[in-house]
Amino acid sequence: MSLYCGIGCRRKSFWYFRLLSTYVTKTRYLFELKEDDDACKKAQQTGAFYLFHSLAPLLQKSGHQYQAPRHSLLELERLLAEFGQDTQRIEDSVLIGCSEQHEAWFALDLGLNSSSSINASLEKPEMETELKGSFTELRKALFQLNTKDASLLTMAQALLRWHDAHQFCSRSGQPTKKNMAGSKRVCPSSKIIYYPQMAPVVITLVSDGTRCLLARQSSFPKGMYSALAGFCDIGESLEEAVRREVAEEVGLEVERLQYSASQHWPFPNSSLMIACHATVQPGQTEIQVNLKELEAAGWFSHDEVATALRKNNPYTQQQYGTFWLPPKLAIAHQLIKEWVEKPPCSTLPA
Ligand SMILES: NC(=O)c1ccc[n+]([C@@H]2O[C@H](COP(=O)([O-])OP(=O)(O)OC[C@H]3O[C@@H](n4cnc5c(N)ncnc54)[C@H](O)[C@@H]3O)[C@@H](O)[C@H]2O)c1
Ligand SMILES: [Mg+2]
Repeated sequence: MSLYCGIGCRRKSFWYFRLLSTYVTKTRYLFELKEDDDACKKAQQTGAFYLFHSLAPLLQKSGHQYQAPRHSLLELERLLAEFGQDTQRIEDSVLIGCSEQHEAWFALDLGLNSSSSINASLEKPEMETELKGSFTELRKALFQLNTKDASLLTMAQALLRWHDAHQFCSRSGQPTKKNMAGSKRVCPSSKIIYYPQMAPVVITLVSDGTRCLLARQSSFPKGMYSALAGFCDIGESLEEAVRREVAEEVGLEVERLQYSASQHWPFPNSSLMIACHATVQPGQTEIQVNLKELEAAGWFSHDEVATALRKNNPYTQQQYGTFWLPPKLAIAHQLIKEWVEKPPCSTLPA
C-alpha cells in the first residue's frame, strides 16, 4: 500500500508513518553512527556499554536466568580510573545497536589486548567484584538469556572477535585502524578496507514424507540430535550447498527444497545459518553415514520427534543420555518444530 495517501485516509497514513518511523529513524541513526566518527563519539556520551573480558560477557545471575548489565560512559570512565587504566581504551568499543529513543549501545572488551591503549588485559577477578557480576563464557550462558540479550551479545562477541583477529593488513602487514563504530577497519598503507564477515552455513531438515532425518556429531552433548549442517563452499548457491552437504554427510540426494528462516550463530566463529526443509523420494531413504563428519544419523517418526520436543529439557536429558533436540534458541529447534507442526509433505510445492 502506498504511503502517499490522500486527505481521505489521513488517519491511516499517520499510523503508517508512526509505525514505520521508529524503525526507519533508528536504522538511519545507526547508519549515521557507522559513517561518522564524530557522531559516534558523541553518541558514547549518552550511550550504554556492555562489558566483555576475553570475549566472555559480563553477566549477573538472577535465579536460573542471566542478565547483561549496561554501564554509562561516566561509570566506565570511573571504573577504568579506579583500575589505573587509560580512558583511551573506550575507543576500542564497537557499536552494536540502539534503543528506540536512540540511546546507542556499545560493547567493550577489557581483557583483549588493546590497540588504542598500552594497557594489557585488566585484572579479571577484581573487575568482577567491582561490577557485581562475572565474565561468563557465552556458550554456557546463551540458553539462559532472554532473546534480546542473547542476540545482542552474540553479535557483540562476533564483532569483538573479528576486530581482535584483523589487527593487521594481509597485504601490507601494517596495523589496521578501526572506525569509531567498529563497522570496518582500514589499512592506512594499502588503503584496503576490511569489513566484518560471517560464513554462510546451510542447515537442512530432510524428510521422506513421514519421517525426518536427524544426526549427531561426536562433539555434540550426549544424546543430542540435530538437523544436517554444513558450511557453503565458495561459489556455491544455497541450493547446491544443501544438495552437496546432504549427499556428503548421509549419502542421500534431496529433490525438493523450501527455505524456512535464518539466524546468526556465534560458535565457533560467526556464521549465518540458513535453514531449509528438503525431501527425498520415499523409495530412496537408505542412509550411508560419513563417519568422518558424523557419529550417527537416523530416521525419526513424527511421534518420536513430537514427544522429544514436548519433553525437551537439555539440562536433565543430558544427564540421563536420552534422545533430545537442540534448545529453543537454536534455529535447528525451530526447523524441527516447524516440521512437527506442519510436516513438509503438505507445505512443499508439488
Ligand atoms: N544454530 C543451530 O541450530 C546449529 C545447528 C547445527 C550446527 N550449527 C553450526 O553450524 C556450523 C557448521 O556445521 P558443521 O560443523 O556440521 O559443518 P560442516 O559439515 O561443513 O563440517 C565442518 C568442517 O567444514 C570445514 N569448513 C569449511 N568451511 C569452513 C568455515 N568457513 N569455517 C569452519 N570450518 C569450515 C572444516 O573442515 C570443518 O571441520 C557449526 O559451526 C555449528 O555450530 C548450528
Ligand atoms: Mg556437518
